[in-house]
Amino acid sequence: MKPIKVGLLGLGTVGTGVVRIVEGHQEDLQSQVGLPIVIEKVLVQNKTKSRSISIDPDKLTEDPWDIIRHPDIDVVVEVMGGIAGTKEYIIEALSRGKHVVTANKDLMALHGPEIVAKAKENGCDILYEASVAGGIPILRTLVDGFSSDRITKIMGIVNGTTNYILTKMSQEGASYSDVLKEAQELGYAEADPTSDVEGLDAARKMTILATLGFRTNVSLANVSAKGISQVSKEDILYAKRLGYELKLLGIAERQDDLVSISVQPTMVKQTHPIASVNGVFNAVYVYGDAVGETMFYGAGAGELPTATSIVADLVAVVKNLKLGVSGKQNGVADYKETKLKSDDQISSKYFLLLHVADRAGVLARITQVFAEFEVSLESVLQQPNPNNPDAEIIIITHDASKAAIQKVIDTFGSLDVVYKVKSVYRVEG
Ligand SMILES: NC(=O)C1=CN([C@@H]2O[C@H](COP(=O)(O)OP(=O)(O)OC[C@H]3O[C@@H](n4cnc5c(N)ncnc54)[C@H](OP(=O)(O)O)[C@@H]3O)[C@@H](O)[C@H]2O)C=CC1
Ligand SMILES: N[C@@H](CC=O)C(=O)O
Repeated sequence: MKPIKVGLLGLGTVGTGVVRIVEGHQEDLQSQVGLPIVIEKVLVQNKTKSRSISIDPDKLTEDPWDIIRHPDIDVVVEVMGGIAGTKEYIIEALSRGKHVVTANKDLMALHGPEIVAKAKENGCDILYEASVAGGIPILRTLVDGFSSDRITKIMGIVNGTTNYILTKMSQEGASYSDVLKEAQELGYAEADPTSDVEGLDAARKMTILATLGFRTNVSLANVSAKGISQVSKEDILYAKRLGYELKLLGIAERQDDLVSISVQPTMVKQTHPIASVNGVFNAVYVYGDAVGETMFYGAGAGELPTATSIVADLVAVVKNLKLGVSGKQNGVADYKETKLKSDDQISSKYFLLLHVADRAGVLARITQVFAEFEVSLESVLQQPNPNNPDAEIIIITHDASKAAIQKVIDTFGSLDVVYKVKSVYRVEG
């Protein structure tokens, strides 16, 4: 029985988990595919670095071409991250008839269609389940589980690092920078954590989810992204007092042919199940015309959860090989271009926190601005500002268009009684 030979690009958080699962679950894996799965060679930056697992030093290499050009390697698993080098290695591996499994959302969000086309051209599989929501098998679910339905909305917490930070800030009053450091030490954050905290990692994942879910070619530029670096403890406290939690949500919506995709810190009603998704956990809601609402929950980052998805992809590659159906799947490279909704067509409830003058008639002038742009209000709360002689007004609107809310904010800029638009958040639930 000839084993399946795997070349592993990267032995960091995820790569280490892949080795542990392939070795630890070898018997179960063999019982599913009927062949041993062997890690033949492993690419690292530094062979002399101390590792948390023991690995045969002869298997380590610092030269990617030892793997890409290796005549016996059947599958390349890319878990090193980055774009320039990895794209070249993956394209070359596919050109040489090797199947590829990757966790690299940066690469798949930017170059997915080109890479998938290359895989098809060469009759190879390219699978990337681990690139979105770590251990949750959401990509396979969208492609296979919902193949009979028309998905209208995908909403989720898809970044573990930021959910870990917001949870600790909300539950323990911890400081943003301390918790970010913890998330890095736990292996959740990206090599450059700016992409986590500024919403780019989540935007890349939403690009992939919307592409597969809506069966249309979404590009990263189609996703508007805002992260959590400007979220203050005060905002989190206000959210709680009003019965909400602040979460970094990715939201992709489709109406007829038009889509909108965004990532932003969002006030979620505490009664909505997504409000209680805490720590490194992710959750993805999928709404279908026929199925209605569904929810998928699990660890969104970390060594073993992410490696579970990688090894599941490896098993799929081997099953396809045995059935002789590698690289036969349609998708991504065949999808049509996306048509985006305009800001007039994107609608939701909003939360606004304003610092205003504390005198007669101010509330009337402010509510008049909302009326001018036909934004109706759900609740208004005015109170003295504890730190200043001015007052705070907290407003929650009914559904309003993104364009109308922007006009309201712009108008406040020229209103002498509004000192500052302190915070604006989308509201869900
Ligand atoms: N961490 C997580 O929870 C998740 C990560 N991902 C994705 O998985 C990928 C890997 O992430 P993660 O394991 O956290 O990353 P790490 O930084 O922990 O590991 C990267 C590994 O790749 C090696 N490497 C990096 N650059 C090079 C290079 N130029 N040449 C040779 N080897 C290189 C490093 O070598 P050395 O060990 O010698 O430094 C290291 O072993 C990324 O694309 C990430 O976005 C996806 C889902 C979850
Ligand atoms: N940095 C990412 C890792 C998984 O994709 C996250 O925190 O979610």
